[in-house]
Amino acid sequence: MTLSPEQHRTFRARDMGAQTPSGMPVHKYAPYQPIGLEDRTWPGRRLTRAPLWGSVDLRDGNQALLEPMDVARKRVMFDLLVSMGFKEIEVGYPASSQDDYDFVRHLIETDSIPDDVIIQVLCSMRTDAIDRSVDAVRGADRAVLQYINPTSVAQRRVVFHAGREETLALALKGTRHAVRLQEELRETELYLSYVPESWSQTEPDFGVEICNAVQEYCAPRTDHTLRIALPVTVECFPPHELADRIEYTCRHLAHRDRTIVTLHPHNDRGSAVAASELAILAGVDRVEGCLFGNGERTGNVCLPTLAMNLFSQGIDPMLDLRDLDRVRSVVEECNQLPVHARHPWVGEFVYTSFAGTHQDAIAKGLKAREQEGDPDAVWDVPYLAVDPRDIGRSYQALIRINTQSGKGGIAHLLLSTRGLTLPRSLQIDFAHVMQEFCEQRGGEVGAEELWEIFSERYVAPGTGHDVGAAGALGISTAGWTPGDWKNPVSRAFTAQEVPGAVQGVTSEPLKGHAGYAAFCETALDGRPLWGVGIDEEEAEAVRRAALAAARRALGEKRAAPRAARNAAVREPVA
Ligand SMILES: CC(=O)SCCNC(=O)CCNC(=O)[C@H](O)C(C)(C)COP(=O)(O)OP(=O)(O)OC[C@H]1O[C@@H](n2cnc3c(N)ncnc32)[C@H](O)[C@@H]1OP(=O)(O)O
Ligand SMILES: CC(C)C(=O)C(=O)O
Repeated sequence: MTLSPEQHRTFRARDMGAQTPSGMPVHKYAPYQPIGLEDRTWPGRRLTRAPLWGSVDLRDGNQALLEPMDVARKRVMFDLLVSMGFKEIEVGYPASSQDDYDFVRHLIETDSIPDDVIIQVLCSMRTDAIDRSVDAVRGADRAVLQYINPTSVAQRRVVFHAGREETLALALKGTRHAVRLQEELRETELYLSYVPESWSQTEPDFGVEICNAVQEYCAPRTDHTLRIALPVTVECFPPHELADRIEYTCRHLAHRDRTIVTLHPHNDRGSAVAASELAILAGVDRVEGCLFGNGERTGNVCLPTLAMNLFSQGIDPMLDLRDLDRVRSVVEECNQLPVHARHPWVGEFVYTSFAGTHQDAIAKGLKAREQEGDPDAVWDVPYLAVDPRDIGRSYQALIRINTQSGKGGIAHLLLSTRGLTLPRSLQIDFAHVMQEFCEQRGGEVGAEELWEIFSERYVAPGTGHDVGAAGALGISTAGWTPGDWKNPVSRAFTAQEVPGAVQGVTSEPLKGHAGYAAFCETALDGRPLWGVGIDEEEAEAVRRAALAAARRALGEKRAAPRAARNAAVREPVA
């Protein structure tokens, strides 16, 4: 079915049952009901500091793996999280498996939890599960018990066959049990964190009611800061709706001032990062997530992405991200899952450009920055949201060459890998060569291959061509003075009857390498021909450039009649 633009404007797919233009069964889905918070204040706020971070890699991330981590892999992940600066780490679900229980015991018994790190465990709202979990953390200095019961309309209906009242009663029963254990536990400071699981699909007023019932019970019984975690167990509305619901909930929490409110966002709609940022504006203090977004289904929110977003705005991310590639490789090893090449901030390609105009702008941006000479100046390089060096990348991989590339990128690569500053018309000449090469061969040309092609064409062209028995064309540098090379080189060309006229010779020190590069431009039948010479001595580099240019000119001249003959042979007979 095709709709006119006018019909499209007024079209309501849901009225049409299964007969939609796309064929998609939209009638099976209902839009979310907005909470409609008219006096919202979060849009006027700005992010100014990092929230508290809670890693759930060893629990939510782990429970989503094909093969959950054993104690050894968990330990590697734990050490990584500590080294990055996480201060709150959920280390497992001790009631779920012996491995999870053993890992918590391992950390405690080997005294492996730094003083400034709090471990957290998760359990369901069952007294046996709470017992086992508290047993697991016995002996740690401090621990958070995150205990949960689902509150969504669907789970109340199909899993628990319970109304609001019974659901609230279950939460209170578990809370009473947890508080009793908290009071009894002498050697460990136990913080309780209540979670209305599937909060994102719970009526907002019931979410508030159940959290407040739990808090009213806990508040008089402890001096500790209270904790509530609000999970977007399934992301089913856009970020601004989440922000409204967070602001509404925070406004109505009975003990907001002494409560750490955590957001635990999943990424079903692909907007967990945006949702978390708006939720922070709307009032959450702490965000739980995983490294590179591992976790159930489409994953938990990616904490390094949130942290890098802050960093790129000049806000301390409160996580050490200076070697993000190392973090990525440890995570890939532990999770046995690859991180996508385009994953924000850390993917293999996120600081790499193949496209000519981008490469050109990046190269110019880096050059301008270098010329300005202030490494601490505010970062403003086109197409690069941060300085790749800040997360441990070099500038070398910024530019890679294929059919989409242009002269600026190619020149940058030769400059950054070989120290060569190509004259503009040589850049143009070589870009044509590379374009043709990439179109014929396909794929990417790496820095090494680029150099080989460049070198074969300009530095040592046609070494098979005999350019004078005296070798080296008889071009001698004796008596030359810098800046006065063009004429002697021209004379040598004429003397040796090398075709073409010398247009110019320049030379420059190599950048970041010892020695000089010289560029000799000749013109043959109106076409520019280049030779490049490289040597520790400037004069010798010039001599080589002239020699290379002469070889190219001779080679071209000799190839021309052959090419003409070949073309004539191919000419169709009339
Ligand atoms: C959104 C989240 O990520 S929540 C965390 C989810 N994580 C996991 O499930 C991994 C760990 N889980 C496990 O190892 C196991 O599921 C266990 C050990 C916890 C429980 O296993 P089992 O007793 O075999 O039950 P099962 O896995 O089928 O769980 C469903 C049962 O738990 C009940 N249940 C589910 N969630 C909760 C909860 N938060 N509190 C109390 N009961 C719950 C269900 O109603 C169902 O009860 P039923 O047996 O009366 O039908
Ligand atoms: C139990 C909570 C924290 C959770 O993992 C979720 O709801 O996704």
